[in-house]
Amino acid sequence: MNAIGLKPLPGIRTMRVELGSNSEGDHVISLKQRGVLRIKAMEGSPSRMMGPKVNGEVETVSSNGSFSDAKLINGIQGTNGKRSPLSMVGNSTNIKWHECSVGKSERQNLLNQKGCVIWITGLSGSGKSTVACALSQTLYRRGKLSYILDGDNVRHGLNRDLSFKTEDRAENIRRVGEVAKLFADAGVICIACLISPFQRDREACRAMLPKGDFIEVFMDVPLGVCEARDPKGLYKLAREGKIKGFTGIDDPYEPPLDSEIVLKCNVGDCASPFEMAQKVVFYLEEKGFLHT
Ligand SMILES: Nc1ncnc2c1ncn2[C@@H]1O[C@H](COP(=O)(O)OS(=O)(=O)O)[C@@H](OP(=O)(O)O)[C@H]1O
Ligand SMILES: Nc1ncnc2c1ncn2[C@@H]1O[C@H](COP(=O)(O)OP(=O)(O)O)[C@@H](O)[C@H]1O
Repeated sequence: MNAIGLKPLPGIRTMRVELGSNSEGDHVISLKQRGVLRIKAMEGSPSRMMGPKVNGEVETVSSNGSFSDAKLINGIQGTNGKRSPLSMVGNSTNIKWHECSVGKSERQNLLNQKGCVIWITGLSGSGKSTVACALSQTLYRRGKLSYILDGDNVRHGLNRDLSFKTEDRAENIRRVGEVAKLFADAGVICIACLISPFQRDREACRAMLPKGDFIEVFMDVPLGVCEARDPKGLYKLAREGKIKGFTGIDDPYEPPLDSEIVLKCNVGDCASPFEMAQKVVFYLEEKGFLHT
């Protein structure tokens, strides 16, 4: 453990410092104020702390002598004594990420669970909403907080401007993916159930989350079974040509090839929604999502 003799920063007990340009996720340093600042977790790091400048700003210097950015995540930001840079993201210019000391792990500790996204994909009528609801009920009974983002429901509000054209489906899924990511960051088990017919759109959502936190559930139900159920009468309308571009009829569905969980259902051989939900719960238990 390295120690550096520095002026204490008034009113700050614990700080986390992230290295910028030459850091990766595991180069996060914790600093504690005990009269001096101590570097708690820098072993093996290519960088070392040089000391704070005014107002709690810090400089970092890498072992080869070059400076890198540093950011204090307790409301004080510093970049080698200069202001940290503004970003351009999409069409937004001059924006800056703002961190808060109450983070994902604090929220997860509060809830005694780990945030994640359970992404249920499948044809219309395959049972996505029913399983999502059974899962949410099962988790609720176990004292676990979940929230369902149902494609149909989200299209009543956030995504009411979107149609079923390929590019609108992609935008629908992207937005739900982003919202699901926020729920997971809040520590919630977010259950997103959308047809999400295209592999690339689902993969884009997977890529938004930390590895392992996106759990794809494929409702592997033949079109014939879905069409026989036809709870909303939409397949009938699609067959009559009254709905154009209906998934499975005249619009494609790309089945996932490597889902974490497959819930299979055939004619006369279908587990109950609660049995299906239980399979997901087992997965969550096994992967440690139901505790912190
Ligand atoms: N053209 C077309 N194709 C597919 N589905 C259609 C269409 N038009 C309306 N619906 C109804 O919309 C629900 C699917 O919305 P999603 O947001 O999940 O679709 S997608 O992921 O953007 O493809 C879907 O609900 P579910 O049956 O719950 O899947 C349908 O009821
Ligand atoms: N495991 C199941 N076994 C039998 N019927 C089911 C099962 N899951 C759902 N259903 C029925 O299938 C129909 C479609 O389910 P739904 O959840 O609305 O599908 P989706 O959300 O994929 O469109 C509903 O009538 C529902 O009661």
